[in-house]
Amino acid sequence: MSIRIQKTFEALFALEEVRGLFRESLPTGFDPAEEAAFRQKIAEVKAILADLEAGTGTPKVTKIAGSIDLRTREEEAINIQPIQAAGRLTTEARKALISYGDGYSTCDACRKPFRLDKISKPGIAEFHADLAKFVGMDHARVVPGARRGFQAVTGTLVNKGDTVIVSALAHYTEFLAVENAGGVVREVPLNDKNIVTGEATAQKIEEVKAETGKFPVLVMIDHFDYQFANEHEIKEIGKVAHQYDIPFLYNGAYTVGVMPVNGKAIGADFVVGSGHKSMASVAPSGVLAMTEEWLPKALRTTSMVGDLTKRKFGIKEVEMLGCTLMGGTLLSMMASFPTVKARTLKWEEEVQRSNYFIGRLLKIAGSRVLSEYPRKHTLTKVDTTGSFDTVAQTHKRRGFYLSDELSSRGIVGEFAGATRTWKLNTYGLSDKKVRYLADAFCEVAEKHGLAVEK
Ligand SMILES: Cc1ncc(COP(=O)(O)O)c(C=O)c1O
Repeated sequence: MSIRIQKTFEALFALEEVRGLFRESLPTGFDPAEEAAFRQKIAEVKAILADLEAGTGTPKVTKIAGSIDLRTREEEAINIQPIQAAGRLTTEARKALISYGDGYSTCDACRKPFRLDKISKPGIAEFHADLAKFVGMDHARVVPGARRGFQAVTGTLVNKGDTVIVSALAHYTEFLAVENAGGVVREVPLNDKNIVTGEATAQKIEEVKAETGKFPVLVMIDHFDYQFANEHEIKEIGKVAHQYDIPFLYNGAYTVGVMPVNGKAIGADFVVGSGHKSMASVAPSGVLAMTEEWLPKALRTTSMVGDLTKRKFGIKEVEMLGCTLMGGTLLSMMASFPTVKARTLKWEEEVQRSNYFIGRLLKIAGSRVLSEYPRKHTLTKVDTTGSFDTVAQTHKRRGFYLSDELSSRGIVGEFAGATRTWKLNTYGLSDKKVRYLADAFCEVAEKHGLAVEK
């Protein structure tokens, strides 16, 4: 690599580190030690740029970086957007993206047997093995989003007219995966606490058998759902599925990458996770993992032979359509993986911060939490009809006054204009930022005449 290109990359990487430090600091401000690190990084970037610009005919890095439409939302603000929180890239992933952003870059060193999960440079094969271990399963494949994991499983197990059990809070992509395979969904109803239980799942299975004469072919349930982020009885459901000898798909879109997940201990046949939702990875990315038993079926290799040419593609896996994530998406997953693995061990702290924030929000008279409480997750659905919405009723900006107030305090990501029921996520915020967030909500409440219990 020429010195110039190498320097350009160095500068871009250093800039990413600066952005990373920036993300940590705003809007609550730097601690002195952080500030020193920040200034040092800036000096490094400047030195590299000066070096580059001193060279003849060197493209200015500032110009290259400047031509990218930088999205500053998460650099400059606390972002409480409900579904982006754990998908935000690490600095390492951002650097990987710069390096591997071009097309098939993962495939530079693809050698026989010509399949993504066999590539050893960069260490994609090893990453697959690590991923399987990470979720307590035997085999893993990367997929373009959790939805493609569902699709691979339904493509394997569901025939026309077959029934699949999902929850009454299932994500739409689960419905589509079943429909795509020609099946039909049957939803397990929620109990009075908005929880899917093992017992209700067993009842639904019996109901399907009584009505159709056939047992469902798959039970697919979310550990935490996307509407309330309530925790469902995943172990009991896994047990029930096995009692009926029905394979169980554990949807970990909101768990894999943020909390420890052990698929086998849960009794899952398949574990699905979402890279862009919970693994600090570029979209679309995700993981499908399975037990040894399912390998020959779900990851069956092609037997197709060209009728004219007699061509065969032997090792390519049908449900994966051969290979899946072939560039920056995969490398971003890999680059974030060490951080992701480590952060799952700190899940309890995340939950504590979530509870701290919701506890403070509930001190604003008229506010309610619609998710189970105390929280077991950082994503929460709240109801502020009795608090912030009472102000919106007469405010000239209606519900947007709350967004205005929040954004002026460096907080973004709430559903703009919504003051009744809405969702937020505190994942990844430091103690300091969560305190700042809670103070900001209380301050806005008091400013608009709402009572706040001290
Ligand atoms: C519970 C749940 N499952 C699955 C998905 C789909 O995930 P992906 O976007 O990775 O396909 C989502 C997306 O929002 C979700 O909330």
